[in-house]
Amino acid sequence: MTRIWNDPADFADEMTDGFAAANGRHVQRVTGGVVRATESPRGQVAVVVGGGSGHYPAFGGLVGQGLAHGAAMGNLFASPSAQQIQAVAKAADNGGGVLFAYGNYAGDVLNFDAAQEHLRAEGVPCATVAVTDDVSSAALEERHKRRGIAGDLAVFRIAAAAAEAGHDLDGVERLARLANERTRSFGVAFSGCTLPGADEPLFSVPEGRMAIGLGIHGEPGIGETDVPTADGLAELLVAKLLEEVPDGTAAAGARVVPILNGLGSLKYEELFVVYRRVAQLLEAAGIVIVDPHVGEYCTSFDMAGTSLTLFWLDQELEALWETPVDAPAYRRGSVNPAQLKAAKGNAAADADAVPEADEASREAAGVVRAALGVIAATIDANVDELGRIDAVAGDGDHGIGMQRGAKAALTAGTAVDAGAGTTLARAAAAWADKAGGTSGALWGVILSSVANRLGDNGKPTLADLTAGVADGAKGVMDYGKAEVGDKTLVDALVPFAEALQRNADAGADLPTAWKAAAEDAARAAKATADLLPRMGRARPHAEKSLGTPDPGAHSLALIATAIGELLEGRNDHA
Ligand SMILES: Nc1ncnc2c1ncn2[C@@H]1O[C@H](COP(=O)(O)OP(=O)(O)O)[C@@H](O)[C@H]1O
Ligand SMILES: O=C(COP(=O)(O)O)[C@@H](O)CO
Repeated sequence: MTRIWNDPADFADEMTDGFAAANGRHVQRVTGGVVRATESPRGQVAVVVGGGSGHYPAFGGLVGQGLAHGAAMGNLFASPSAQQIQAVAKAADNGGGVLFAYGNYAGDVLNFDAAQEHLRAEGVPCATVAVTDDVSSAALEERHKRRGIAGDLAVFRIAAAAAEAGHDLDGVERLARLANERTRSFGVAFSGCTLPGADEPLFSVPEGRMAIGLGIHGEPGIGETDVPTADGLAELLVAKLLEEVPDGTAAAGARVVPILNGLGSLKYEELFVVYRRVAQLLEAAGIVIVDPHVGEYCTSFDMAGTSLTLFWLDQELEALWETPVDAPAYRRGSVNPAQLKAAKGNAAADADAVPEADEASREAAGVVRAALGVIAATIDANVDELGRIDAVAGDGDHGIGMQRGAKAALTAGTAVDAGAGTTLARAAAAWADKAGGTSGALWGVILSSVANRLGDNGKPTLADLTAGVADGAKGVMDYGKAEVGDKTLVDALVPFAEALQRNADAGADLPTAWKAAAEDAARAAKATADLLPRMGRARPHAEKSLGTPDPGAHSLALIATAIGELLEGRNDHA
């Protein structure tokens, strides 16, 4: 288990600070993560990788000459926010555009896409390749839904080598996509991982048993079997991957990079024993092994597990693979050392000026702040329960993610002296930035939609709130693409928005309309227990989640209920 930390909420930031301090020759700390400490040629495409923390050396350890130009580093097991990604991309940009590469997780997709849109609007050309190497996370016909695990390394390396070779953004994207098409991984685990501050691992495997088809967040596997011998494990991994040789490739005669990845606490010695048999099996299949990798490339804290990746080379990919790399946690060959950049970082932008607001709106800002206080207190009181239900089929971080977001929103809302709209807009931006992950991005959308309707003039009306919540529901669905019935927070948000509208139309006052809508949201959230998840982290473990409500729907209902109590004058959290 993880034993050393200060405040668990600060773990990822403090880890990033320490990592940068220890690797000043390779990386420079910037807002949102790290970038190369060395100069890159003007016009070179910048490869920006990223994801949640807890996977070292992914992602910061893979920044350096020959590999990524920058890494956006989110909280533990939670995607970096769009703000973090934008900040890192701007610091990494060499004027040749930005290629984003990351594992295909819901939160990452939402946040990287949002960052990409903003950057494009600012005139920075961007492209994205989401890595989908894990064969256990979706069927071949749905490859685009698979998640990225240790195969990240193959895609990141090819993208970076293509950038270093002078390819333009289209060329780098094409090659990164090709590398992804030709990379497959499969993993197993013997025990789960424990997040800093947590009492228990995210999942456990009974003594003598092994979970099959693991991700990199301690998500439950897709099956379980008795722990095999090292040779038996090698046979399982190789057999699974040889079932899916990429199109147009015959196993016999193919040139392949095998990556046997340790997930955190499997010993190198154990990995070597397994690799001995992996190599025999690949050779027996007629495969030519090129540059085998055995070690830790993408971990999951202290999870005792391993994955095997096969990267099926072609001539073009092999030439790129052979180029040198010098990153903190990954070195191949010898690079020509580039000049160190002047240490400049990317200081946070000055806060925007606060727009004018009239007295009525300033007074309403007091209610907004009280609501933010109630939200933070409600999440604090339920943080463990939210984590517990998220761990049933997800990664167990919903409580801590919501807690980070709610706390940051309260701090930002309290720090600004403004009208109701600006107060809530600042809180929304802080929530999305500090929480990261899927729910952070979506709560940023909900709160900023309401903020837009509140404005900074006049006392907000029930009609403003109703319209804001409806905009929020539409925004979440446009952004996250989930619909009612997919077992997400949309299942509570849409009934809530509809009921609020209905109650307002029927002439109810705000506290009455809100309270009744919150009751509908709570019923709808509870009913998600009967649904199978079709979006997000829980999707590959759909059956496991039956009987447990969706964590995002549950937290939304808790918040709606608590605000209802505040509006009725019954909630003293504020
Ligand atoms: N595409 C989506 N649209 C709306 N809500 C989603 C979507 N994907 C996931 N969610 C919600 O996000 C919740 C998980 O939030 P969070 O813990 O932040 O996720 P993660 O750790 O996967 O980033 C889920 O319970 C679900 O309600
Ligand atoms: O941990 C990760 C974030 O995934 P979410 O979708 O936010 O849960 C991912 O970046 C892999 O690191």
